[in-house]
Amino acid sequence: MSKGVLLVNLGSPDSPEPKDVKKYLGEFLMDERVIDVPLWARNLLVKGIILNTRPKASAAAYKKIWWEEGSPLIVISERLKSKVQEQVDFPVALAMRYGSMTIKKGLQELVDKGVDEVFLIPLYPQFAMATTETILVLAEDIRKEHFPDLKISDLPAFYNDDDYIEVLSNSIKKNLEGKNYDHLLFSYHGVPERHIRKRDITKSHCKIDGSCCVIPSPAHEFCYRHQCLEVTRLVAKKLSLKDDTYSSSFQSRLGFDPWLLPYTDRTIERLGKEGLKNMAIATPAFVSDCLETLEEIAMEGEEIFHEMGGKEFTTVPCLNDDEEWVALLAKWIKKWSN
Ligand SMILES: C=CC1=C(C)c2cc3[nH]c(cc4nc(cc5[nH]c(cc1n2)c(C)c5CCC(=O)O)C(CCC(=O)O)=C4C)c(C)c3C=C
Ligand SMILES: [Fe+2]
Ligand SMILES: [Fe+2]
Repeated sequence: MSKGVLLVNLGSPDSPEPKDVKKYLGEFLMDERVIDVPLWARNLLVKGIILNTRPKASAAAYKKIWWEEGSPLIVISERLKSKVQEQVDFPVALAMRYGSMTIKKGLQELVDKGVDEVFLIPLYPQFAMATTETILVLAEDIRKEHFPDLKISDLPAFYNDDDYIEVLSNSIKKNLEGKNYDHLLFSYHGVPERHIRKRDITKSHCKIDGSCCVIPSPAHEFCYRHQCLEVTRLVAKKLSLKDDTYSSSFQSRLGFDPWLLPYTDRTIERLGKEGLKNMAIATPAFVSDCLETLEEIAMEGEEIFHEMGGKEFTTVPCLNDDEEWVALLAKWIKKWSN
């Protein structure tokens, strides 16, 4: 068997122009695991409302963070891929769940190099049906249709892996050295509460208010909320953070459904109102900096904090192409290949 690796991230529009953003959002939001309502309702909501209102504002936000080389998320993922490739002997390819760098092209690239056994790595520490699950389902559909002889195995969510927690903690520590902050906020991408209930394999564990997330349960294998809160708990333990100096929140909500609480923007506002002067913020649901970290957190979040009287607002970069993170991915790949 000839082995290869496929790293898969979310994706970005081809450019920060409204027409490309519209195309990208259309594909993204029509995914039944992202907006999980019946097709007629998704068509109405996405094609009838969101795609007529959001692309202009989203494009303006993308323009603020776009790099000369392209979308930060794509450029960073490409750097990561190149560095991982330097550390392993078999081909490494990169694909995105949405946009032009499709999973089909990524698999084709590996197959063209003679690969018949793929290790697929969704670049998300926590499981969510809107991220990991949609990648795995699509990859399997593509495999069946186009590459029936290909064997694909995948890396499960690694949110509580000791090495991952160590790499993440080291990165947070390194990036906060010499910075002035009295509170560290761990902000995770939000999901509608309904997504969590839907993936409760016990059908009875999830209480949504969070009380369930600290009670051991098989449901946690697919509970995004539990997995986020675990990352916070484990990093806080590793960094010996005192109880009242850190918290977790959820960002980037869309639409009118209830999403996971507490919301990041309201949390920043509250912390500022309560008199906090200096805060730091880490975003461990993302392994690469992107629109949601560079614009929503580093720009909008900082603005909210300053409006509330806050002073220093320090954002911790995502793991991106950090050497320890690259080495850890290479370690997992080597373990799989043996
Ligand atoms: C119902 C909508 C959405 C769900 C559910 C959702 C889950 C989810 N998303 C990420 C990671 C990223 N999302 C990003 C952008 C983004 N996300 C949504 C909507 C949902 N996400 C939208 C509409 C957008 C586009 C931007 C906008 O218009 O505001 C990105 C950034 C992409 C980039 O190009 O930089 C990431 C990354 C996770 C991890 C997640 C669930 C756990
Ligand atoms: Fe998102
Ligand atoms: Fe829970």
